[in-house]
Amino acid sequence: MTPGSATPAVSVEHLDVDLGGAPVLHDVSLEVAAGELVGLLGANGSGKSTLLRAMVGVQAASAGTISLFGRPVKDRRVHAKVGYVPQFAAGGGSIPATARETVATGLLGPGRWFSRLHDPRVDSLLSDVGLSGMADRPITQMSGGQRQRVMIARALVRSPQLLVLDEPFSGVDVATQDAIAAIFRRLSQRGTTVVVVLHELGPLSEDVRRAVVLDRGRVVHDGAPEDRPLFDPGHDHQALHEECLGQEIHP
Ligand SMILES: Nc1ncnc2c1ncn2[C@@H]1O[C@H](COP(=O)(O)OP(=O)(O)OP(=O)(O)O)[C@@H](O)[C@H]1O
Repeated sequence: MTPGSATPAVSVEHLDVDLGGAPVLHDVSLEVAAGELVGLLGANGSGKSTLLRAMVGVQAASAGTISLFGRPVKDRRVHAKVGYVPQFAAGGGSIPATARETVATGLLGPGRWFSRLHDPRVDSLLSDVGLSGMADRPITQMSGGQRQRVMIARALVRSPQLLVLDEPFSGVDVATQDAIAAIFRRLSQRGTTVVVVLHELGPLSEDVRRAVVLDRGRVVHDGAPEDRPLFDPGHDHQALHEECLGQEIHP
């Protein structure tokens, strides 16, 4: 960074992550400016979720550094600025919390949770994600897509400066995808930084102007989405087809 330039929202430098004794991310460097909307793409297993988990501090790095808003990710002071929706957000597992209760936990202050239950932001966000009629339904009685929407509302309720989302549209119907994409768009236009793992740009295709593509734990593209490799350049598609179909492919 040049002196006097704005502090980036996310700064990942030479990040390595090993899992189960094997390298999963290797020498990943990435800077996201405050207010940017970045799509993170790549084949299954390329390391996208691992990178997001490291970015929000739930996955330890084996080497390298991660800073959010100029502070190390381990610094608890940055956590209040971050909203994170993990992949396949299960929304409380078997705990029979209602949608309203789950979203209100995003406003945690110790001991102040109950009083936040009727915070107007909770109802407003449940309405934004199309669940206003389900506020008092236990999330154990919701579909996967409905739970995903609850967890998106939970991540948004504290108005984070950085929103980190792992496949937020997974399991969500198309109409609701558009509604949620509109929320992300609005937040981005107001200066919220958004880093989102996507398989397809889908409802965000007009909004994502920077795509970072991972391939086997390395960044292989960082730029305009239309210039990204169409498929994993090192992937052996013929071998995969042969394995799946038990036959050779002849072009
Ligand atoms: N706990 C773990 N122990 C060992 N290896 C793991 C562990 N978690 C993930 N991996 C491996 O790390 C690699 C990257 O996984 P990751 O979930 O980050 O990929 P991804 O790009 O998010 O994939 P997908 O698109 O399928 O969600 C994969 O090869 C996966 O098998």
